[in-house]
Formats: sequence, C-alpha cells, structure tokens
Amino acid sequence: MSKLSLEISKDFAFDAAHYFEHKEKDHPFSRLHGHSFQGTVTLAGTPAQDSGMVKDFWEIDAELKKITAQLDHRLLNEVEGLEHPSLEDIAMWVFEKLDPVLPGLVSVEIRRPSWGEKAVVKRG
Ligand SMILES: Nc1nc2c(c(=O)[nH]1)N=C([C@H](O)[C@H](O)COP(=O)(O)OP(=O)(O)OP(=O)(O)O)CN2
Ligand SMILES: [Zn+2]
Repeated sequence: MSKLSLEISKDFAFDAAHYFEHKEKDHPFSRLHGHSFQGTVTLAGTPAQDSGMVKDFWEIDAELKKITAQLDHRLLNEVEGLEHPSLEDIAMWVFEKLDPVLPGLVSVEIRRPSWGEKAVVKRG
C-alpha cells in the first residue's frame, strides 16, 4: 500500500467588528462595520494506538474557545497584534496563537462565507 497521510479539521466561528485605516476617510471599509467570520484549523498526524485519534476534537475545541474568546464581539483593531485586521492577518494571528498548543497544526483558514472570501495560512 502507498504511504498515507492523515489530516483532521475542526471549524470555529466568531462575530467581530473592524475597520481599515489605510482606506480613505469616506470609504465603506474605513468605517466601523462587522462580519460573521468562520474558520477551520487542520492538524496532521498519526492516530494514537490507544485512542485511534490524532487529537481529540474536544481538546482542539478547548483551545479554539480560548482563541475565539479573544475575538468574538470585539473590535479587532484593538486586539494586540491585529491592528490591521484583514482575513490574512487574522489567519496569521490565529496560527501563531495555536501553533504552541496544537502539535501537528498545518493550517488555519479564516472565511467570510457570504462572498466566498478566505485566507489560508499553511506551515512551510
Ligand atoms: N484581501 C482582503 N481584501 C479585503 C478584506 C480582507 O480581509 N482581505 N476585507 C475587506 C473588508 O473587510 C470588507 O468589509 C469586506 O467587504 P465585502 O467583501 O463587501 O463583504 P461584506 O461587507 O458584504 O461582508 P459580509 O461577510 O457579507 O458581512 C475588503 N477587502
Ligand atoms: Zn470588513
């Protein structure tokens, strides 16, 4: 059999406000507005012999709750490290927060699903 690789993913969501300072004063994106954001984290690994799991989704969820608590119903521009809260910067920020606590983390995706917009940060 050819060598197989295994990834597991878990979704999360938060609602938050933001604005973009780099836009001209009357541009809609420079005004305070909000979005419903969705995300997905993906881990790669080998299932443990005793559990059959790469990582218990319950444990992943516990880490995601700590992250979304820092973002949900907040003004993202006020979150340390998110002064320019684009999808790209949010994805990078989430990846950097999760990387030390979720071994095997390979990617973080942040989406605004209504228009199919997303940013994906991958290791490497
Ligand atoms: N490369 C990027 N481009 C833009 C980003 C971004 O994060 N990365 N963000 C924006 C703004 O957030 C803008 O508010 C997005 O607006 P729009 O696409 O029109 O989406 P809605 O306001 O309709 O959002 P809903 O998800 O429907 O609430 C612009 N560009
Ligand atoms: Zn926006």
